[in-house]
Formats: sequence, C-alpha cells, structure tokens
Amino acid sequence: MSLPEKAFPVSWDQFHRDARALAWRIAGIQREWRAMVAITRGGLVPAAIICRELGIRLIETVCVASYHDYTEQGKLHILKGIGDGLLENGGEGVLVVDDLTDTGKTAAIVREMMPKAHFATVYAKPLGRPLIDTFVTEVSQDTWIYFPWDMGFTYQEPIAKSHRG
Ligand SMILES: O=P(O)(O)OC[C@H]1O[C@H](OP(=O)(O)OP(=O)(O)O)[C@H](O)[C@@H]1O
Ligand code: HPA
Ligand SMILES: [Mg+2]
Repeated sequence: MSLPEKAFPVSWDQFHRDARALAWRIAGIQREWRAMVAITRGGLVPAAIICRELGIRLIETVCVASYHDYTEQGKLHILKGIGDGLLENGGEGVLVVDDLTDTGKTAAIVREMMPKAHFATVYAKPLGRPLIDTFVTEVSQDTWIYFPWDMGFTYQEPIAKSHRG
C-alpha cells in the first residue's frame, strides 16, 4: 500500500460548506436539470446537499466501486447502471455528482454512459480535472483526502513529541 505524501482532512462542517459552494457554482449555470445522478457511495453525501439547494427531486444512482484496498485502485466495477430514461440524448440536462475525482477513471466510465451530462465534484485532483465540468477545490495528486464519514476522533501526539528524534 502506497500512502500519498500529503493529507487533506475534511470535517463535516467544511464538507457541507464546500458542497454548498459547489451548489452555488452549479446554480450560476442557470439551467433546469432533468435529474441528478449520484456516483455511489461517496457522491451520495454531496448529492443530498446539492439536490436540496437546487430543488432537484429526481435522484438516480450509478454504483461504481474501484478502491478496494484503501488507496490502491483496482478494476472498476459497475454494480448498477443508470435508468434508460436518463441515458436518452446522451444524458443532456442530467447533473452527475461525486465527492471527488482523482485519476478520473470513475468519471470517465460514467461519461461514456452520458457524454452530454454535466459532471460536478467537490474536490478534484489534476489527472481527473479535465473530466469534470464544475468543482470547488483542487488538491495535488500526491494528496489523500480524508472524508468525515471515514474518520473518527483519535488522540494526537503533541507536535513537539512527534518531532523528537
Ligand atoms: O477518479 P478516480 O481515481 O476514479 O477516483 C475517484 C472515485 O474514488 C472514490 O470512490 P470509490 O471507488 O473508492 O468508492 P466509494 O465512493 O464507494 O468510496 C471516490 O468517491 C470517487 O468516486
Ligand atoms: N480520498 C478518498 N477517497 C479517494 C481518494 C482520496 O483522495 N482518491 C480516490 N478515492
Ligand atoms: Mg466513489
């Protein structure tokens, strides 16, 4: 297992603010959305926040799994696809939401299903960025984002102690 060099921990509060900031950006596009597609599981959290802000009530999921071993990405598996109605016209007018794009492989596989859909993620790393239409914060490729639903409270060593030789 190779751990990325830098850590970017995100609290619930920060995630809520960043997902709202994404909703503001999408609202600026000023168009009606036919439906939202959340890329599970991570996309379910921003999807809940963004559909509330934008008044979208038709929510679909596409179930993709790839990171089987923490930071190591395995083969992508589509466990559940998107309903036929939304695939019409290349997914035009559909808003696709995920928590982040890293290598861009997850976004690419969903884009193949709906090339005309609008892709939005809260965070984006450089490799995935070209696949995404709207995002809020870019983090470097050697950073791992720690989401609040994956974390708990643990004791932290004082900085002086952990720096002692
Ligand atoms: O751009 P990529 O390199 O494809 O990585 C990004 C994807 O990886 C994570 O999902 P994961 O497959 O770990 O599943 P999860 O959402 O169920 O945690 C994350 O939620 C994105 O969907
Ligand atoms: N954090 C959490 N999950 C992820 C990441 C990340 O940086 N990259 C791909 N899945
Ligand atoms: Mg995911």
